[in-house]
Amino acid sequence: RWPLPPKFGVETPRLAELSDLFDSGLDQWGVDIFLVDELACHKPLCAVVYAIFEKRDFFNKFHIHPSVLVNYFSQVEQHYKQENPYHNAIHAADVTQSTHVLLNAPSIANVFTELEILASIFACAIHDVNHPGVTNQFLINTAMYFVTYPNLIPMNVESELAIMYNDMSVLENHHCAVAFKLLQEPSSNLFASLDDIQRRQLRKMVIDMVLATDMSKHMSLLADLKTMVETKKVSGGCLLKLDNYSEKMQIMQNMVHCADLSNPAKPLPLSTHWVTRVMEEFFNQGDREKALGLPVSPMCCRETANVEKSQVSFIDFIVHPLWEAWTELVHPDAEHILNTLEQNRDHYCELSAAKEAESVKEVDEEHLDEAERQQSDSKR
Ligand SMILES: COc1ccccc1COc1cc(C2=NN(C3CCCCCC3)C(=O)C2(C)C)ccc1OC
Ligand SMILES: [Zn+2]
Repeated sequence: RWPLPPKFGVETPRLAELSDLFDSGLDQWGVDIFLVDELACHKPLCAVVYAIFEKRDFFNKFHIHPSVLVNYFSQVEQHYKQENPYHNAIHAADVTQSTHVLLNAPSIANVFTELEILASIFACAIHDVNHPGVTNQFLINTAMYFVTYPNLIPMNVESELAIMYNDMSVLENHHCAVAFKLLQEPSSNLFASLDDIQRRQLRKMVIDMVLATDMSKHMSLLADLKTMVETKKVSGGCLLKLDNYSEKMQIMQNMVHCADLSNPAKPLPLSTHWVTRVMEEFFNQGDREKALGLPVSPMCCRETANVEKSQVSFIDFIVHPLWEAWTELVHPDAEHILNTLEQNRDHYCELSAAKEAESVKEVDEEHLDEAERQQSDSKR
């Protein structure tokens, strides 16, 4: 009934290069998602989702017309703020493609139903939609701000978000609500051909996965994953006979969370590019906190932040423990990812030590100059 949309849903003069990049890289860990962004004329999310749906034959399996997919994900892509250095559509495309690769691990083949795979890919694509480029903590801190300073016009509609969601997973609730709101457009009804049960199941799975990307849930999510890995080891290691929804959802939540925290586990040039972007976004937040007279979050201060140290602690305390557990769960399919993470960690550590040595050298030189000045003074 509808005309076919352009391939991958994007009008680009570089379609052949984009197509080749997907042929060789869509299933690869470490595809250059920034090149995808360039070749897809800055619609990386549409392009990646279209390519994955085609590769997984979702258009036929779920009777989705390509133009409905393009209508919906063009809307979603437009609702990602491209002025965000980090939380933009490239990040969404990155997490979606990363999860697509994780789902291909042989050790979890046949664990998930097609509907669960569809829900996981969809959840990644929309997981940060309309992100305002500030943390939950910032939104919570500013929620009461305009109560105390009523004459200060609310600089941003975002402060309404914490009011709306009562400080509970504010961003993550917002991402879900925006994504499902956009589904109500008649031309974007992606799941029209699913039956009622499937639509309800998909909605619940997507909400459960997106709400689990809230970093404040990280420790409990990881603890549950470790417990599951332990029991799996006990049950003779045969893969994941997941007999109930909650166990299966735990795996899906951790898989999406791993993809969301996969920047340090990607080839170094990609990893350092993401670090530059996330620092920029945190520093922008620090600038706004300073302007509002709010306490500046430690890693958001341009003057004092130590990029390499932040990265090493982020890896040591958050990213490595998570990927260690995931690697054990899907052993041996993620070994190369964990190795890349450990190599990158050592790289940032060396950078940090070199920076430390450099600053110590500068201090010594200053002391030396001072001593020489005093010496020459005392001679006169
Ligand atoms: C605490 O680490 C950092 C501090 C300042 C600059 C960089 C880092 C490390 O590098 C990254 C960090 C994140 C994130 N960190 N966090 C939170 C922030 C709040 C405090 C502690 C919990 C972690 C996030 O929610 C996301 C996932 C956006 C994402 C990509 C990163 O590198 C590519
Ligand atoms: Zn994210």
